[in-house]
Amino acid sequence: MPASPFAAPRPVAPKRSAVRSLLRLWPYLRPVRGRFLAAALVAVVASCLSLVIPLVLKWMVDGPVADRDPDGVWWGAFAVLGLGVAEALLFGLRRWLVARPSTRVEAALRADLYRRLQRLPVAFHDRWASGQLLSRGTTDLSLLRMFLVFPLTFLFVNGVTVLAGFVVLLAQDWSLGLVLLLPVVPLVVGCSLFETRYSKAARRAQDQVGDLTTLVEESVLGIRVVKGFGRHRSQERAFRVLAERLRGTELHKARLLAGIWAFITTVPELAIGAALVLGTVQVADGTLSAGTLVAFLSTALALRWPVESIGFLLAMSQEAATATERYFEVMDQAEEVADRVPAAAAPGRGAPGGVVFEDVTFRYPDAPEDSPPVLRGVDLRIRPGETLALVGATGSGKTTLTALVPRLYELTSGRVLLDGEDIAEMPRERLRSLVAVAFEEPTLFSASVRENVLMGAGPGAGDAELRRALEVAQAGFVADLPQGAATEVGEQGLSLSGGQRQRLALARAVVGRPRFLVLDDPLSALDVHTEALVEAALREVLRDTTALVVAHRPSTVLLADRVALLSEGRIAAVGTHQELLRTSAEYAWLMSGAEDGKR
Ligand SMILES: Nc1ncnc2c1ncn2[C@@H]1O[C@H](COP(=O)(O)OP(=O)(O)OP(=O)(O)O)[C@@H](O)[C@H]1O
Repeated sequence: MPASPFAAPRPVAPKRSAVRSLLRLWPYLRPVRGRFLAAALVAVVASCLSLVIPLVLKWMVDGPVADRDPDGVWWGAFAVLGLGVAEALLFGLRRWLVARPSTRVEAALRADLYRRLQRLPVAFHDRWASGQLLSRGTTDLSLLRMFLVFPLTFLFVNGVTVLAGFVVLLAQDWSLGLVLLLPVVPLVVGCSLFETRYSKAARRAQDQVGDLTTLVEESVLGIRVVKGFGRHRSQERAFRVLAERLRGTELHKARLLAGIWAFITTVPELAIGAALVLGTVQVADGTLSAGTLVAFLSTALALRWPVESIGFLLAMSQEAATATERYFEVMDQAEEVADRVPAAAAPGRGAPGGVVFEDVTFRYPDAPEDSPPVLRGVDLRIRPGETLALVGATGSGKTTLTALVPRLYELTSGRVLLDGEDIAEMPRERLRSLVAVAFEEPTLFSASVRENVLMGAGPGAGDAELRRALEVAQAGFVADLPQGAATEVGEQGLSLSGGQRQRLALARAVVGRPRFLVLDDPLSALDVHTEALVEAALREVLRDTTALVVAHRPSTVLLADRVALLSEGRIAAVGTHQELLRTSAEYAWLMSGAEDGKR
């Protein structure tokens, strides 16, 4: 189970600059770079057109207006209108150009994240809170798309526009131009201070969204427990605490943004004011034409938006950089250990068949270094075609041992052999086609009964296999469902009882007639009569397969040919049920407890 959101581990990423973080998106941008470049060029042209308007104004003021020529004024007005329309159309074209590639990049990032999540080891999922993963796949990727649509283009476009604007300003009057250049130094310093502080706040906010998502998800999934124990108030309180914390961070971000916005707006305004006073004095002295002053000030005003927008473009870029960091924290996690190339000698030649655990030691990857291993020196053999029941006190390591067979976790040391082949040297796909599992907690997906069950079979399986599997699991209730086996079940579908879900999970495990079957207490939710019926049918299946069955009660143990007693991570005894009852006090105690406690 993932840790609670309050204890969710915060992966510590090496601190990169925003640019370096964002550069990691390049492999995704490469295929669509042409479109983004075209969009940026279109936007540069559109933005620079706005700088031509002041020059037309200058021509109008110094020409037709001074000469009192109405025709000339009309031509000027038409030119300004034409430039405005062209600018608007070009910005529209830019938006159209980036729509497809930005959604394509987002979709590719999301698909890769999902693929990676499927391939990451179970140990990773044990460690990470699901809300943190969900928020990376949703909120963070939306932030990245927004970045591709706006800041990516406009930081470049506005930069070029400001540069071009300053060339125009300096060309018109270099002394006034220099006055407007004065704020550059404080602006650069202010922006860099803002970036550092905003990046920390952005990271905090995005992590807090993840925590909040985890809490909501756990409350929804665990709604019965929440209601059953009357915990809705404490859950609400926990939610309010997290929501308030997030709100605080968002307010902090808003304050930072407001500060930089005010700074970025005020400083250039002061410079424009100073230039206006200086320019007016020059016009009065006759050293500057009125048209030049009008053009100068219109250009300066046209540059206001490209400069002012830098604040929020930087903020969005910072959020995108944080989202990229969070995205790659998951993508950088090592996938399951690669399948080893088998040793030159044919694996397992001469080795005994069935399932063999050879000196298996296992410690969970996230367990503290000095903690004792969960399994220690386990030596166990299940003969071909045999069913072995695994019995042990709670927490003795039964589920852990069963999880090692389909390689849900990698062994710390030792070997597990299936019909003589080391599972570490088997391609996982083949291993998992040989081994079928049913866990105590039966998970059904949002799909029909048929799809849920046939998930456990090969591609050619059909109705005959489905019928047989449902029969083995005594899942006759399926026929009474509204659409029979086509009825949707799982989270989005019809609610089934615990026992019904367990029987469908069992049907899924047996439908593919696996060579090896691993069942973790598969009948725990069934009533005594249904259990007896399932066991009778299951015996037929077990005859043709090698099986490891975790058992808590004698009735399940009786399905097995032999029993292994697991005690504190070690195999303490192996024998038939009767033998162990006679020779092992612990076993006798466990079985009597099971009898008393469960029946
Ligand atoms: N993902 C995990 N990370 C770290 N430790 C774990 C993890 N899962 C289980 N453990 C620890 O491993 C030990 C054995 O757990 P396991 O679930 O295998 O016991 P079990 O015998 O199946 O118990 P039960 O009969 O209650 O199902 C326990 O001490 C448990 O706390």
